[in-house]
Amino acid sequence: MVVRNVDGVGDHDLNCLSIEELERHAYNMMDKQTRDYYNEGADSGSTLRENIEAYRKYRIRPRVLRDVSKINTEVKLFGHTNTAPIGVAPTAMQRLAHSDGELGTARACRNMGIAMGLSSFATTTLEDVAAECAGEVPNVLQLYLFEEREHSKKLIARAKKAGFKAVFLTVDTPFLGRRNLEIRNQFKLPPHFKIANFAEEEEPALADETTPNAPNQSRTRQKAKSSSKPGYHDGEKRVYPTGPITFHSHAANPTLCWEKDIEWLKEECCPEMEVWVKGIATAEDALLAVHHNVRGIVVSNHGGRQLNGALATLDALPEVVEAVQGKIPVHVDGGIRHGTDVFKALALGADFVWVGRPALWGLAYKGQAGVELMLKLISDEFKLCMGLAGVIKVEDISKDYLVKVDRSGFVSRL
Ligand SMILES: Cc1cc2nc3c(=O)[nH]c(=O)nc-3n(C[C@H](O)[C@H](O)[C@H](O)COP(=O)(O)O)c2cc1C
Ligand SMILES: CC(C)CC(=O)C(=O)O
Repeated sequence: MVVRNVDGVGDHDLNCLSIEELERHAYNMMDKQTRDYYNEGADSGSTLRENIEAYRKYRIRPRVLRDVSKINTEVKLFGHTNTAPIGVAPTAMQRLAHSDGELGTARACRNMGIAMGLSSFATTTLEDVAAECAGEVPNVLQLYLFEEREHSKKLIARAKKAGFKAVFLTVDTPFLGRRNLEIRNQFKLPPHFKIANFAEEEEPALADETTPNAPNQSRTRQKAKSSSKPGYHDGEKRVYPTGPITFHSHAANPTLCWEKDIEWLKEECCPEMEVWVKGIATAEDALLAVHHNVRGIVVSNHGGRQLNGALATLDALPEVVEAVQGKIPVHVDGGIRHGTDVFKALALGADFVWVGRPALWGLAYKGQAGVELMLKLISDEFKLCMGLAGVIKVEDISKDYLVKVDRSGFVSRL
């Protein structure tokens, strides 16, 4: 049921008034394999949980008696006006959640004026997604840079042609993290879906596995072949498969490094698309990113799906911001579930945030309409938070509006 709100914030879906409720609805809409794949983190999942809990360590210091009748949540991103400093993070295989898949997410982003990141491992082609947004919102292509550069080269050329504004090179995934539910479920993309951006590259299947994370299974199924093929790294041994494009067969690339790959990528993308790195978590790497002239950083631990035990992204953010000194934009993702989380991340120095799983839950709940609902919930909460904290412009959000509360309840200014 949708009712018109009286507080001026907008319409409400009375069944779903928060991202928490959205998560609960989505839980019941997804089959077990999809739910486990989307929701789990690596190993014990402690980094996934800490990404969320990190936001609870901060409290907001509201200022009052300021005229907050006109609040502007807009920010510029890649030359576009984004209605809030929030984007939808790239997440793979969205058609598992709902038949609307990535097109539903794209339409929702377009309708809401919100940037969208498209995964290399999408179940919809980048051309179809770009056409849906028709240049109205900036689209970012997330890139797994294949060891076999021809695959990546083609993809980058297509992204340029389709009008993507930037590529986010994911740098936290030289190997895939250990996701135990995925392994136990023997996760497979059902045969009626395709990893669409690479569908034409596929060779006749020797193996039908499309699992992103089933190392034991892959080992037994994949056959060694010519060394000119991309492969996955299995300890000391490289395995070169044929068959459908999978993360294991074509994307895991433990050879990636700053000198060789970032320079190459900048040349390939230049000048049409900006090259950013996604998955930075330390000041040292942030400085290297600046040194190599990448255009921006996303502080990310892949939603706790890669290195479990890594620092929560909100806790890693301050050292990255400090190192970068405003030379390039710093974005953050991981664990953002409330408008107040967006406010806190910005107060700690982020320029922009990306949300991952909530978009998947929105898709599972109601397809495109569910993603719109998610974006509306979080954007409305953010706007309300700004107003109640006494801020009317995004650029005025600063650490003056936060305090940190430690485990014993001790409150400190930042
Ligand atoms: C199901 C799923 C698939 C993902 N696929 C990708 C991907 O293909 N490429 C990538 O760089 N990050 C991927 N991510 C990570 C997200 O881009 C983002 O970093 C993360 O979801 C943010 O955390 P959150 O889910 O807590 O918001 C994926 C995350 C999830 C949950
Ligand atoms: C195809 C996968 C490797 C996508 C991904 O990054 C993830 O599942 O976290």
